[in-house]
Amino acid sequence: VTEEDARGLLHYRELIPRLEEALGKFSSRESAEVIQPVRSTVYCWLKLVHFSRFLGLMPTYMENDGVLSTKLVCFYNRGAGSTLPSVSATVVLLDPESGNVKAVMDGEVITKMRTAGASAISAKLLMRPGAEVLAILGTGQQALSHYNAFTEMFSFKEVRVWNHRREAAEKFRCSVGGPVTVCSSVEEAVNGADVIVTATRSTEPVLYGQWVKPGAHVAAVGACRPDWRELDDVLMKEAVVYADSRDGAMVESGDVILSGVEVFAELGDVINGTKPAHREKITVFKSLGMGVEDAVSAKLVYDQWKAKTSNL
Ligand SMILES: NC(=O)C1=CN([C@@H]2O[C@H](COP(=O)(O)OP(=O)(O)OC[C@H]3O[C@@H](n4cnc5c(N)ncnc54)[C@H](O)[C@@H]3O)[C@@H](O)[C@H]2O)C=CC1
Ligand SMILES: O=C([O-])C1=[NH+]CCC1
Repeated sequence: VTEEDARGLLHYRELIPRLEEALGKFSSRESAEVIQPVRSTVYCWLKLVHFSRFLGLMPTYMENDGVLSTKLVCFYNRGAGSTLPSVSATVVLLDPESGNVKAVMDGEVITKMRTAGASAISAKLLMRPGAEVLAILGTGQQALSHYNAFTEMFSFKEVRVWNHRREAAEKFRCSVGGPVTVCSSVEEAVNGADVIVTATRSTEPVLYGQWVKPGAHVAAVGACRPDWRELDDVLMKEAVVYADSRDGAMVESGDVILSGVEVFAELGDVINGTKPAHREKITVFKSLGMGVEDAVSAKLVYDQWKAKTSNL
């Protein structure tokens, strides 16, 4: 199933409810609902030098949904000159009865859309009512999918973007459909913002607590290794911290591990009503990405692809 197929078959209005259901099932910790270990990761060293490159393996089994899958995802921090994507991914969908491969599908569209979909769910649950200003830090693939999901789901009065290379932010502004304000600094972009998405390849903090307004919601998408940061300690300590997976965050998130904060709840706990949504406080949703999100997205793509191709 190609990238083009997946792009034509995945839509936020169908995907987001499935993701919400899957996150709730994950946090219920019932084994028939979801078996999904923390991603297994190997760094791809080069001549014994440690570069920011890794391969992640993300197996998932959802007995009640009849889904068995794994994603193979490579994150390569290639630098500004490269035309190749930072994330390349393939999802393998298997038949849970026989163990046979049912489909091998592009995982890049799935990764972009399910990540933005999970962040949109976090905003729906954790941002203050009447949120008006969205700020997006980074202008790559995730920034674009977050722009698309957030502008489709919510009605912000202003969308601001910032990139460490201003020309990339200008390019982003020209490529999207709606109005976008390009900002010269992170501080300018997040000043008074109600919702902030951090989607950079940075390994050092880019967002500082002193700039974030009380009650703002931060969807933190980057910094997916234990020694990488996007958020500073002040922000992490002031915020109520939610994660997609508590176990994942304790193993993979530099922002959580190095700041020493506790994950207050998983997003699924809020969905299940077992933990409260502290909309009145600064909230951080630390997203690492989960196999269960890929599994339900892949099933959605596959079922529609099968229906379409069997009609040919
Ligand atoms: N939470 C999740 O489920 C997922 C997280 N990610 C993470 O999201 C982040 C963004 O991924 P993509 O959009 O695919 O990458 P990308 O390469 O398309 O975009 C990265 C953006 O970060 C900017 N950037 C690079 N170095 C920077 C620095 N030192 N400081 C500030 N900005 C910098 C780039 O100019 C670019 O705008 C990555 O950290 C990736 O690991 C990616 C997929 C899923
Ligand atoms: O969940 C995912 O696919 C990824 N998380 C970080 C890089 C890729």
